[in-house]
Amino acid sequence: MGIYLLLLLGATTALTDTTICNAWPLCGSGWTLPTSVTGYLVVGHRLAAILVGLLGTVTVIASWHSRIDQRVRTALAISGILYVIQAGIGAVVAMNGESTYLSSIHLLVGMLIFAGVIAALAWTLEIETGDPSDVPSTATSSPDHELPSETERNVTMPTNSVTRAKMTAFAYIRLMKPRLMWLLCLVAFAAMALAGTTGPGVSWEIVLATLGGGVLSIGASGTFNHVLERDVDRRMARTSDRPLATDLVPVGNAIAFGCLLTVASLGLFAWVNLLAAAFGLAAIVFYSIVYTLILKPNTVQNTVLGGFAGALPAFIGWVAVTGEIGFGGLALATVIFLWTPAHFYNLALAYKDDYERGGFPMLPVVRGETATRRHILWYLGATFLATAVLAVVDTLGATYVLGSVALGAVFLWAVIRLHYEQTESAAFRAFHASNAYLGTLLIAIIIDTLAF
Ligand code: HEM
Ligand SMILES: CC(C)=CCC/C(C)=C/CC/C(C)=C/COP(=O)(O)OP(=O)(O)O
Repeated sequence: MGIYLLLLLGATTALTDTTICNAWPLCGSGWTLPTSVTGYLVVGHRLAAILVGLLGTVTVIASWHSRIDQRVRTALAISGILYVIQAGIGAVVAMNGESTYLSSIHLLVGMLIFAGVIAALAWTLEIETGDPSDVPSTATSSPDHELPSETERNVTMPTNSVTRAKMTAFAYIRLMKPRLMWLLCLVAFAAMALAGTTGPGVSWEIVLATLGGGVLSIGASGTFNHVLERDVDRRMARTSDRPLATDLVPVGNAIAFGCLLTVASLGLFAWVNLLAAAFGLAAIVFYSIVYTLILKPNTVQNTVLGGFAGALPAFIGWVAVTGEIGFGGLALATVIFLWTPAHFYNLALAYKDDYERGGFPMLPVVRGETATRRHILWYLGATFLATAVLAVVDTLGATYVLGSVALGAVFLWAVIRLHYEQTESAAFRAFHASNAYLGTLLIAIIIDTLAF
């Protein structure tokens, strides 16, 4: 976490304004306190570099005196050597002022140091908690699993017409997968906020139309997902009470509802601009058809590739404001893409048996739980790196750094606990931590770009 903090502090300040505190160890003549928030971030970076350097030295020395695995020792030693080089580059940048070239090298070397430490952590955790007998099952479907008969699964409709109308309305709302909406809308909103700083700003009409289009398009693709998976949903405990699995909503009505939502969402996006509508259509087609029909039932990489669907709201938000793709939109989309496996593999662990019953080749089913926990940690590390690259965007500062590090620590802690506990509740905790981390990061982006 110390190195993650350094990466974020360095990227938010070094690449933007190194003239702000151009002396050592403090500012001005060398002993003057900073006069701005950015100045404090620069000085905080130097202080953190010293503390993390000391901690790192202790860690490297301890690793050489313990009976730890050779790979772990080597990874830590490489990170340690790079850290010394990194301190030299940092000192040159601090003394000589801004150099985009040196600052970029500084960020790159910082990312390599971080990768080395994450590798050491992942290997240590696997040695300590991995189960060599965790051999995945070979069957990816249970064709002989008894499906409930039509009479068994039918929901009894209440006779009272108001209660019946309420039940039907809730069923249609459920088809829209409302639980996914807040975070996906935050992604689009954060992308719009970032994009607003690059051009003429954002109007509230554009924001509302884009978020409205987003809610409706998630609803549309969620509805199509329910339609296409209604049979398999009946086999899984988690999904067997869904409105189409229980025949509460007729298939034809659900298809019509999905089409209506699609037209309404594309209409709103098209009002914003045609590129936003094109990305909106791509998101609906990708989630409903490419992910649900092709990737999810056929490949273990379904989650990784499915991340493209989640990344599209970042593009939609960005193009809604600028009309073209830009660095901020791409960087945010990369964060979401890499975060997605670290988010979903926790649920895949918790619902492993259910997914196996449904016949889905999810990672824990195909490669085992030990491999899945390893992938969660690797993707978490990759997400942290992507957020450091995003941090070079001018407007991101103190809120982004503090929010990412605080909730990043919670997420990492939950993932480490998951390695040791290996229970369903540990998997849910890590899943919720993933949402809290991304949600905080996105709110921090919005605060930093709109309030400062
Ligand atoms: C391959 C990609 C993804 C898969 C397979 C996946 C899977 C899931 C599943 C199965 C659930 C539980 C849903 C339920 O029970 O209704 C869930 C919940 C959720 N997902 Fe994902 N997800 C993915 C990507 C994303 C993305 C990109 C976001 C947002 C950026 C997201 C945000 C959420 C949220 C907010 C919840 C609800 C959490 C709660 O209710 O506490 N997911 N996800
Ligand atoms: C703008 C727009 C349309 C964006 C779409 C992006 C989107 C809805 C991302 C969520 C990704 C996803 C596959 C979630 C549910 O998984 P699942 O369907 O496998 O879950 P399930 O097992 O509960 O059906």
